[in-house]
Amino acid sequence: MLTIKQLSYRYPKGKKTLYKNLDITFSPGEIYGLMGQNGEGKTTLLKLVAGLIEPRDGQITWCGEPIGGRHFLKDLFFLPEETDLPPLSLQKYMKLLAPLYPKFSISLFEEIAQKFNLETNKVMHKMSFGQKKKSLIALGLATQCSLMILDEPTNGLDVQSKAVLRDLLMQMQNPNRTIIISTHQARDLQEIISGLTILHENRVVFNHTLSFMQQHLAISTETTQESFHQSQLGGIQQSLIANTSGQKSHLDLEFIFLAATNGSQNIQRYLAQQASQTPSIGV
Ligand SMILES: Nc1ncnc2c1ncn2[C@@H]1O[C@H](COP(=O)(O)OP(=O)(O)OP(=O)(O)O)[C@@H](O)[C@H]1O
Repeated sequence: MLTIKQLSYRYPKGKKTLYKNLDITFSPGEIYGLMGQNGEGKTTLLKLVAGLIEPRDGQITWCGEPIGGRHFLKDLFFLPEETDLPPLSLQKYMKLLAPLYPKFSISLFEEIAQKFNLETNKVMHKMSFGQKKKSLIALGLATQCSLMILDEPTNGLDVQSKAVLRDLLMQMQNPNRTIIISTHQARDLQEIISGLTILHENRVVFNHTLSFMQQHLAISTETTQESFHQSQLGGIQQSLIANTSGQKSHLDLEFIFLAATNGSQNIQRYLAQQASQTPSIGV
């Protein structure tokens, strides 16, 4: 369990505090999609969780212990949005990294590299952007860490590679592992995300499991006054409404993101109310 309590952060020369008393919990077994508009602080939050920068106030704990110790670092994989890679072949780099991670699987690394069509003897700093990203994903997933943090992993990947990544992440999901993925392309990850966390105006405005959302929200093509959000989706006017059918609905995460950040508090109030009535299924 990853727990963030009363977190506040301001960059040393930054003008504003990014979060004010932010409280959030990420549970094991889930794949969380972290969404927020540009500059909302997703990358900063992920860096804080990875221990790369220190909070101004608040605590971040992993399995009840403050983050940062050796034990934590051996069980954390962080995929940054952009990175400089060394002038080493992927194979050589893997051999340097593997001993740092007790659960590293060389066979899993080779399997992933093959699925991504990576040439493991290629020097990493000469790779294309997408090849670099896939190399880091292959290394990261092969660590088999319990906490995996991926900042915009689909950015720069071709269509086939996105499908491979979805498949791999689904395979990596297990009851002991927490995966947090920041993304602007929720539709790339729609099928695998099991929890949605939305940052907006320095706060977490949304943190619910997919199953909870499917139970309590639905998309309707009928015009209604009772909707949380309305907009054109695929050329058709659609409304996000309360799900009263008793059946789990099919949802579009980007549509929910728009509803949660459109300035209206309605959807947040409604879901908070539903969660308080059925605490076992809300995050
Ligand atoms: N090193 C830094 N020094 C000062 N301010 C910074 C620094 N890095 C980021 N910021 C500021 O912090 C805020 C949050 O940035 P961050 O990169 O975390 O946002 P983001 O949600 O990941 O954005 P995007 O979706 O555009 O990637 C922005 O206003 C940004 O300008």
